[in-house]
Amino acid sequence: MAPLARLWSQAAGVRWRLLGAAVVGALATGCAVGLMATSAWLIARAAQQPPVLYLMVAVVSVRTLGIGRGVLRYVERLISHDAAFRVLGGIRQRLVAHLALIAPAALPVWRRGDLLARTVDDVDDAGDAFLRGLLPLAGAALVGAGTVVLLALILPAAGVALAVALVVACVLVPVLSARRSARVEGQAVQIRAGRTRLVTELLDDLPELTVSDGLAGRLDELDQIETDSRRIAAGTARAAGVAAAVAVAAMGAAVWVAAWFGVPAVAAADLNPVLLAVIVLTPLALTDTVQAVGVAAAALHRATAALRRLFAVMDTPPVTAPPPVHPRPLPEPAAGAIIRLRGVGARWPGADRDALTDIDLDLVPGRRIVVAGESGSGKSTLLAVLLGFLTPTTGRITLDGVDVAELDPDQVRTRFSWCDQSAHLFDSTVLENVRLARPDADAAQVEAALREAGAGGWLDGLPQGLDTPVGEHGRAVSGGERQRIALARAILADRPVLLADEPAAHLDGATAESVTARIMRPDPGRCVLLVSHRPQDEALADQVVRLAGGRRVG
Ligand SMILES: Nc1ncnc2c1ncn2[C@@H]1O[C@H](COP(=O)(O)OP(=O)(O)OP(=O)(O)O)[C@@H](O)[C@H]1O
Repeated sequence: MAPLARLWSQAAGVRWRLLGAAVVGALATGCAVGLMATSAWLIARAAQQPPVLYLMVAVVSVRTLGIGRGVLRYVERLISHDAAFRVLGGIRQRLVAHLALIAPAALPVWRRGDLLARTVDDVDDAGDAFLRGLLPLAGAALVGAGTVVLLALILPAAGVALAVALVVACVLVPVLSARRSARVEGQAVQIRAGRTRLVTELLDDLPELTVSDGLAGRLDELDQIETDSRRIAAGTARAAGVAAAVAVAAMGAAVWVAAWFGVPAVAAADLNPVLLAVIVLTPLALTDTVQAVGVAAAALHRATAALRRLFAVMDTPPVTAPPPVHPRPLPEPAAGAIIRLRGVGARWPGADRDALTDIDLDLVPGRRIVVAGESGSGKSTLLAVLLGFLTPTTGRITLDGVDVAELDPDQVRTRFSWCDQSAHLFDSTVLENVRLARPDADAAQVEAALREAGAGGWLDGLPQGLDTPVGEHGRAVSGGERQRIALARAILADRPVLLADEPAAHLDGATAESVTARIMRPDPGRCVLLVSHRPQDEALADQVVRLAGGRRVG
């Protein structure tokens, strides 16, 4: 489906608002035209010095139309922005929800800055399709047609002249420049996305780029983007200038033609001289409206380019099956969760072979399992499958006897806590970073979890204690402290199954030992599955699962 048609289909809930905004916008523009026509009549009639009472209706009309123009424009802005922001909110929500579905496999395809540009700038541009595109076009069409009819009723030649001028400025020029405008606006969207991507990467990787002497190259790249951006902006401004000039020239021509036919008509007593002022001056009131049509065409081209980029993300198939429409309730056994994998196979999208094949595994309360295997043997894929980030291609996973395919994946995930080798820390305090695992936990519970994770000494040395900021991406904490925060999260979450993916990978010997020992501490109510490259961890396990090439070999 064409991007704009698809946008319209997504605006189902606000179509009446948009139509209302179009009508109110047209009335506001109509007031401007009516104001010009009435003023022209008033000035011309007043020049004939009639009794003042003859002018009173026109005087009141001028006032009413003047006030009405402002009030109606304000109402139109309110309705149209409300409708557009509702549509944009919905698109952003669907976009982020879809990103969450495709994140485990597809996110590396798009750079972070590019996704930022899509989620922020492209969505805004999509909204301009309504605010600067379709609504001004609808207003111009309605008021233009109305004004042509008005002038044609007074003097047919003036109506025809205005109709021709409107077709030239509002149809012919945009159609002739459509191809170029689409190309330029598409380039503008790409350049802006490139700039956001580069600046995000620059800010993220500044220390590495500075040390590796890569900064100058990136700055040159940014410079080139700015040059391209200026070139595009100049081209867009030129096109807008030409469109504005054509609008003024077309309306000016309509004025001259009206005068050309109107003056002889007055001389021949076929036309009231007061109405001559009306047909000559009224087209001028349409100049702004006609100029807005040029801007609207460009806005629609830009919105189309932005929508293509948005739909490219939203059309990427997720790596997980859609959740069941009517999920079964989660079983609540008193003894803890029992998860069984039978013949499970999984393949990442785009891969030419399975990352897991025919895996049988039981996660039962109290069992501590170490998953070992060489790099690329499928250990992290096994965790991704368990967490519902990748749907198995074969086999079956059950949770307390129920196939997980029949359960809500978000509910299934409430059975797991997760301790990753590079846990993400948010730019907030230690307290909030740990509390992420259980938002209703109080400070005392967070502190207890941190102490249990072995971070008590570190915490005591922090002047601000739990309220210490960890910095962006946790830059203000060391690798060991980061892992202890991750472990504290898992402890605080207190879920029946703890999944840990090489939690000791970046730690020194002593810290690695203590973090791993806490994870593998016997607990009859909890199952632990630890992915590890460290042979000594196998001694702490009840069961060692060995993977090679995605298969169990032990
Ligand atoms: N997100 C992904 N998209 C596509 N392929 C992936 C993805 N993650 C892993 N793979 C592929 O799946 C296979 C198994 O990778 P996995 O990360 O599970 O191995 P691993 O045993 O955890 O390795 P390591 O010990 O190095 O972490 C590899 O061939 C890898 O390239």
